[in-house]
Parts: sequence; C-alpha cells; structure tokens
Amino acid sequence: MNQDAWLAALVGELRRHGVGPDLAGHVVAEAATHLRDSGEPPLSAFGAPGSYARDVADSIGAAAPAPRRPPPGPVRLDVRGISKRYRRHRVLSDVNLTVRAGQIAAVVGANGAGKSTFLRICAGLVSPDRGEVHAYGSLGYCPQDGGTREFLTPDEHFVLIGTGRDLDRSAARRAGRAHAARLDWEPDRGRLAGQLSGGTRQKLNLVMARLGEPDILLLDEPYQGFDRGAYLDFWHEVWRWRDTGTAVVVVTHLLNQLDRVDIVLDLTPDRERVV
Ligand SMILES: Nc1ncnc2c1ncn2[C@@H]1O[C@H](COP(=O)(O)OP(=O)(O)OP(=O)(O)O)[C@@H](O)[C@H]1O
Repeated sequence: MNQDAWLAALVGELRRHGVGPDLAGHVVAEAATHLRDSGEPPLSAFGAPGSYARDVADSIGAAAPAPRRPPPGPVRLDVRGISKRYRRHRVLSDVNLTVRAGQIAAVVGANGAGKSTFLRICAGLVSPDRGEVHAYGSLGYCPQDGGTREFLTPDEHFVLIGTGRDLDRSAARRAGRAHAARLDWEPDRGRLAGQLSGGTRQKLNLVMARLGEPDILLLDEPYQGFDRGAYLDFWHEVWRWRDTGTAVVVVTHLLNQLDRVDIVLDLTPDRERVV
C-alpha cells in the first residue's frame, strides 16, 4: 500500500473509531510528517491503518476521565522576552514560557518557526539576542539527532553522561538500562551507537537526557524514527515523568496529544497562522 493510499485509509479508520476531525487532522499530518522524514513504508512504521486508528482511539479513551495527578509545583523554567535573529532573518520575537514542576509544555509551529532554536536557547547552547532564561533545577536535553558518539556502546554513553550527573559506572549503566527497558529496548553489549538503527539511536539520546532524573527535560522531537509502539511508549513515559514532578518541554511538529499537555507554545509567526 503506498503512502497516499495508507493516509487516505487512516482518515476513514479514524472516523470509524470515533476520533474527531480536529484530532484526526493532527494525527494524519503527524503521520505524514513522520513518513516523509523517515522514508519508511507506512505499514512497517505504523502497521495497518485500522490498528493504528484503534490505538489512537484507545490512547484518547485512556485520557478520559483525566487521571488523578499532583498539582503543578514550583516554577522550573522561566523564559522571558526571548528574541533571536540569524543575520536579517528574525527567528524568535519576544517569546515567553513558564513551566512548573509536573507540567508538560508542547512547542509547536511550522517548519522553520524556530522550535529547535528556542529549545537550544533554553538548554544554554545558543545565546538569545534579547531576553532571559532561568532554569531552577537540573536540566536534561535531547536533541533532534546527533547526540550520540558512533564508536561508543550505549553502556559507555550511560557512563559518560552519568559521570556528569553524580552516578558511578554501575549506577549509570543500571539507570540507563532501566530507562531503555521502558522504551522496550535492551541495549546489546557489544554494539556501537553507529551500528544502531535511527530510531534506536534516538532512544539512546532520550535515555541520556533522562539519566540522573533531571528536574527539567527539554526534548526536541525525540521520537524521529520510532515505530508506532515506541511512539506510544514515549508519550506514556512523558506523562509518567510529568506525574512524578518533572517539568517537560517537548518540541513537536504537530501533536496528536494536545489534550494531554498543560501548555502549548505556538511559534508560528502571526502572518502564517491559520485560524
Ligand atoms: N545556526 C544557524 N545559522 C543561521 N540560520 C539558522 C541557524 N539555525 C537555524 N537557523 C534558521 O532559523 C530558522 C529556524 O530554525 P529552527 O531549526 O529553529 O526551526 P524549527 O521550527 O525547529 O524547524 P523544523 O520544524 O524544520 O525542525 C530557520 O530558517 C533556520 O534556517
């Protein structure tokens, strides 16, 4: 089944499973983006349209009634009046965001809207032209890709990152493997990061960001290359981290779980926004 036929079938299946038109639109757009970025055939990335639509409907069903969770805690990340230009190109203009412990903020917007730039500024990797970022607590950052070292094994990554987060070698390995298991991944001892699939390398990036259980997690579309099961595991992990008091900021193109986040920061410039 080609991509267009699969997406068309998904539209029908989502309707059949009672998913509303707005959410269905997000799901289809997000699936299309994933297929375009990954180049994977739709059946191997998401499975049959009917079973994917059922999983989406189930995940929404699981959302209602809203699960009990602790109220948000203290402010962990406070971003005030951030502006950024690259030469004459204005990327961010007076952007504000406050995230508390136990909240998820989704950063959305069109391609090139400045989502990754914004997250890099929050992580302290890029300086803004104007504005301030205050982080209250420890910080983990998962880049869109490229955070791994080709000639190290996953365990060696865990030890390397763990060292900076007060974990000794065996504690870092144990913690890394425990986080990996929650993403349904058991790292192979002898395999180097350069030999892992793209999706598995992203799991490694995600586990590294999570090592030492930072108070603030900055995630830049961390699910690139994930198959359907890994994508759902990822969101369950995000909700679990939130419910145990982590402040999570997650960049995404489009979000089919908008009802399960606390804050949505849309960086689409006003002139491009569709209302
Ligand atoms: N180091 C840089 N030098 C010059 N321009 C840059 C640099 N980094 C980003 N840009 C430009 O800034 C704009 C925003 O890029 P950014 O990657 O933050 O957008 P994005 O919303 O994350 O995009 P996407 O959805 O495609 O991932 C783009 O036009 C990009 O070309």
